[in-house]
Amino acid sequence: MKDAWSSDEVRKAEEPLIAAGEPLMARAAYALAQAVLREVAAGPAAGRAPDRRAGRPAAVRLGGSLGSDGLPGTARIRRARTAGTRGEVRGARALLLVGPGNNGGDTLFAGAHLVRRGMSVTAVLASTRAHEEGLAAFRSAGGKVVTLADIRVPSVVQSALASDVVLDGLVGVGARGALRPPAGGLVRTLAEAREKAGERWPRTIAVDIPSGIGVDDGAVPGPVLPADRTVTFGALKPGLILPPAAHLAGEVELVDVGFPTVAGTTGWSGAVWGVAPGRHAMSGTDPASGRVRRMEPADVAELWPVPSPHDHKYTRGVVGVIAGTSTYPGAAVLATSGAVLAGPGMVRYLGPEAVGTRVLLARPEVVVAGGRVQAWVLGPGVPGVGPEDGPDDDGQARRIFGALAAVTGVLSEDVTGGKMPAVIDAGALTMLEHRLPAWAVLTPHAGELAELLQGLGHDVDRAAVEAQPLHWVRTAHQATGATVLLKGAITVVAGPGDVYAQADAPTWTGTAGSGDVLAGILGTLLAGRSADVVQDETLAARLAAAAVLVHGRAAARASAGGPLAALEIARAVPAVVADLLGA
Ligand SMILES: NC(=O)C1=CN([C@@H]2O[C@H](COP(=O)(O)OP(=O)(O)OC[C@H]3O[C@@H](n4cnc5c(N)ncnc54)[C@H](OP(=O)(O)O)[C@@H]3O)[C@@H](O)[C@H]2O)[C@@H](O)CC1
Ligand SMILES: [K+]
Repeated sequence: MKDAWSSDEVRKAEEPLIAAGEPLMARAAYALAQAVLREVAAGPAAGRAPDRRAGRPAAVRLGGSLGSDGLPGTARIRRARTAGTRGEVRGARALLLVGPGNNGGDTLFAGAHLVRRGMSVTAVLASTRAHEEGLAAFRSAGGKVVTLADIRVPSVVQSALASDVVLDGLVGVGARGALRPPAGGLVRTLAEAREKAGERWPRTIAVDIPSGIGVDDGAVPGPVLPADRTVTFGALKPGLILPPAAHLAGEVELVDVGFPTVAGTTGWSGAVWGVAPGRHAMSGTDPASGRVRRMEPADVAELWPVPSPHDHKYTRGVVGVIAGTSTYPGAAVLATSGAVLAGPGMVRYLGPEAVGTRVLLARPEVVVAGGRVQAWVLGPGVPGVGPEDGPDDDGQARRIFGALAAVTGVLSEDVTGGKMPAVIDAGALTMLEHRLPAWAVLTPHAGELAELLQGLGHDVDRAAVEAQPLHWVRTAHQATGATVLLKGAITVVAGPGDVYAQADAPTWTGTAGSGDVLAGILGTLLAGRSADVVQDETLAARLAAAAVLVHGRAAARASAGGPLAALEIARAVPAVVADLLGA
């Protein structure tokens, strides 16, 4: 599990360390300087964001734990020095954008290291204040200092274009809201210049976070200079893994500066969770902490319902799928395929006969008949219900209303049973009449979430959801009671427990039918863990994040760097699950 700590949590973690005299800033600055040296040594030929070129999401990687000498990631850095000196560091130029706080302090101390390694380094102070010791260290190392007030923004653009690397040290976790002037204007102009310059723009490294992103919510309230790499200290921050801000961070490198990671060692209530290798990560957080998590393969392997020798098809979980109409039969094939290939005991399909026949042609394992199920998949390929009569739905809405009654516990004469988990997708999202339990998982994309929220009285459109996904996913969870999974290049899941932000899929995954397959995979997970899901109301979100990870990895396998068709995602699921379980 990768955990991103809110700015409050970071503060609480650093306070006792600073009080104990731990040299956090020295560690941060040293690691930052090493990252810059590696970047410069690799040279421009290293290219930009290779992960994104291949359609893959940018990586978050760990920068290594403290070495025996107390410096971060020393062994790895030594390797990089001896192995990766394709370019020349001596004489290379760095431009530092320096704000008034400790983020600027990190940047100035790192600048001093760079000067001592023979680089020509200029610091632009964007504020009338600057970190005093950092500034003194930078000056005494021989760095050049200018103030924004003196040289003005166009000169900064020229300096940037003449540099090999730009460090964005304007603000870090102490910032609130959009960047204010003059830093805001500077960053806006630099971001425009970067856009225009394309490959001529120097490598940009963000210090702790790209300045101007919402540290805790991943929003982008104003101008931000997109980074090729973010070197972040102590812990990931939510804005580095949440959309849309995460797309501005480039590759994220986490540097261990010595944060405690074992329960009880920091004196704040609740446990502390680690992210650095060798410091074990545990599960579960206090939802009020603002922490956001990213599930990894080992976490999914722990959750996956693997059959025991005593299991049979009914104990392993039966998924009931109500999807597709004669106009949209494909969704039924895709959702049932996703469900079957994720490994349930059985999949039942309910729908018009003609669609059932097509489902059977694609997946003869499916039982096209009613009966007991342990989880529902409701709505893929079914039109929504609105004030006017919609297109003919072949009775699917009626079937979905019946299943929803079982999920919400509002039972009718012909629907009986206990608590029932469900995936509620597409058209079924328009059929919600009652407050839902957490084991109902809504799976909208941004447009569908906006419509759902409008129906609940919120003034929001698709663009607003895309601008603040975390906020709106949380709002939808609170308003409906359900666990909410917002599909996107980075998928956000919120329920009664932790929030998850998953970036597992190549960009090719946004294709028709891909969401139907996801609904099927999640249906199988909910059916396989049906009894647990209705006991532990935080489990649905974890299973939803797990389904997103498996779906994303299956898409990556199906894509192999190129386009993909949704059914191929389903076909890749068994091999992905085998890999996860065997790892
Ligand atoms: N965690 C760790 O392990 C370590 C953390 N460390 C580092 O400390 C950083 C946090 O430092 P920090 O607390 O000094 O705050 P920081 O982010 O520099 O900015 C505060 C200044 O910005 C200003 N400002 C605020 N909002 C603004 C806006 N919208 N637009 C413009 N300006 C705005 C605000 O001004 P004011 O509101 O006071 O006028 C204030 O002066 C952290 O990110 C990391 O880099 C390392 O050194 C050690 C290891
Ligand atoms: K920054």
